Amino acid sequence: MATKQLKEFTREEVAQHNKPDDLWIIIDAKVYDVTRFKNMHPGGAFVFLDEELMGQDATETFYGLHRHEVLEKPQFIRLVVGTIKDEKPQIVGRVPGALSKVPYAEPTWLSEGYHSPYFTESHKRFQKVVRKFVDEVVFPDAMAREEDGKRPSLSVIEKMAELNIHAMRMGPGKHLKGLKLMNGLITPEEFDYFHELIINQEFARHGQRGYGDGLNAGGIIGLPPVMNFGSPEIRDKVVPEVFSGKKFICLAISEAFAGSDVQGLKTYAKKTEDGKFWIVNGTKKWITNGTFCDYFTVGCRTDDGFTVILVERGEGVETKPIKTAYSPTAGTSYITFENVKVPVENTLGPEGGGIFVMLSNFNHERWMICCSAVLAQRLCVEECLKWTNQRKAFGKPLNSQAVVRSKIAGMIARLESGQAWLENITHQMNNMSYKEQSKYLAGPIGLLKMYLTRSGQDTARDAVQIFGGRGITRTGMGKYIEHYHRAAPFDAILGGAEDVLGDLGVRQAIRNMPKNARL
Ligand code: HEM
Repeated sequence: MATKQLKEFTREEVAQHNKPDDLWIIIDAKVYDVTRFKNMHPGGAFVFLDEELMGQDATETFYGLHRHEVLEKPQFIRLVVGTIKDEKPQIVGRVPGALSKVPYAEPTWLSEGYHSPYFTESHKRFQKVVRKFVDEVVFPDAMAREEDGKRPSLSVIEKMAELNIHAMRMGPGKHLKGLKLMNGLITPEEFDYFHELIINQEFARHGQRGYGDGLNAGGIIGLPPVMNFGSPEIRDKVVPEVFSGKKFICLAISEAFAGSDVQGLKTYAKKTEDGKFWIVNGTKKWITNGTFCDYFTVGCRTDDGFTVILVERGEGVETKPIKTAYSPTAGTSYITFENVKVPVENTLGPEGGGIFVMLSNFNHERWMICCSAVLAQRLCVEECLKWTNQRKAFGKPLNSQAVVRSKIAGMIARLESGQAWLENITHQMNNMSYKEQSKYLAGPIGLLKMYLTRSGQDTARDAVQIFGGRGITRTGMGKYIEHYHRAAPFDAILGGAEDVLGDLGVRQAIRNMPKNARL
């Protein structure tokens, strides 16, 4: 498409257009004719009818009230009639794939002048491609779906499948064997937990927590029991279906009656007399992706105790949406199973051994939540640094107030300590067998998650104070902060409640106390 050749004006020429029926303003060296637009302006026409604004430079005023993305919308680009002679626009919007230059907006390993003991050239190459994919494919869909409340578009799921991102989100392992990862950018053998950390963090950069969960979060926790405990027949059918984005799976454990207290669960699976089928009856609540899943990895009480069974959507399975604080894009559901007949071959792991099946994936799930929880804090810091720099109060930028700087100092310290601990744990994961990870990392991962969700909620609260009314408004300047403040408690609940996880970490430490330790 040919770009419109823009005329050049001097500031004096623009100043002639200073009347309500001939009204121009300058924003970042671009000249806008707002004569007709002022009557449609969401902030009202009145704001334009200011002697100090008509025909003048409104850059500072504009950025105190709007996000830059407003000017990137086609209906507003059309208002541009020219540029200022010998001046160039300075403000850049979101460039797909680019790194932010705002301090602390990127982890140190991606920041100019810093070093990392963990990340290699392979990780750097990988990060670039994932960021571009998220910016170009995921970000626009996240914004649109948060707006209309629909599940993530299948076109995004399919594009992720083409690059084998669904498979990579299950972590390194033999399930990657033979797959072409990111169009062959890295080999399955090369893929490690730092690559996965990159996916988890880059995929959280759109800041839409509900959409993030809608994008197969159910699969990440629902598929591992199939991969690790399903019969070869079940595995060979279900795993490729989910990796290719053709089918969806979720984990269905919690109920209105009980969550972590599996003894209190009521969903019951009873074998038919011939022993060939389970008959499943019961309900499940808060099941992420449940509204659109084809398969459900269900925790059931059985005669032998607690058993995990793979249930396929069909007769007797009903799902309905639950309205949560984040958004319907996550597909959070209430599920009823009524006399659902399931072949016994769908049992995942030993009968009565369901606890072990469930526990086996907890560390990975919690670590994954840690990755995105840190990133969410990082976005928050970037938003606060930008806002306090461009917004003026009492004639000075907000960041000239010590109380504001003190809040940001706390945010940065919490964020960077969280990222550093996360990278350390990720390094341990890369160097430990699965068994060692369970032994040495369950406690630290629990403590890290507790730390990140507590500090995340502190950061969300401080950010709302910094943004004021905008921090509690769903559109405009504070929209990411409003969303984060609303969604931060999810991380503190999903995958294990904050206090329970902190306690787990300390109990593990107590268990490992040397017998002869004394003050
Ligand atoms: C080309 C120029 C402008 C465009 C395209 C524009 C567009 C918009 C839009 C889309 C909104 C809705 C809120 C949002 O999405 O952020 C808005 C709100 C607003 N605008 Fe503008 N605007 C322009 C210039 C200005 C100027 C120069 C002023 C100030 C004198 C102004 C004052 C406001 C105010 C006070 C609001 C309400 C903000 C709020 O609710 O927090 N606008 N504008």
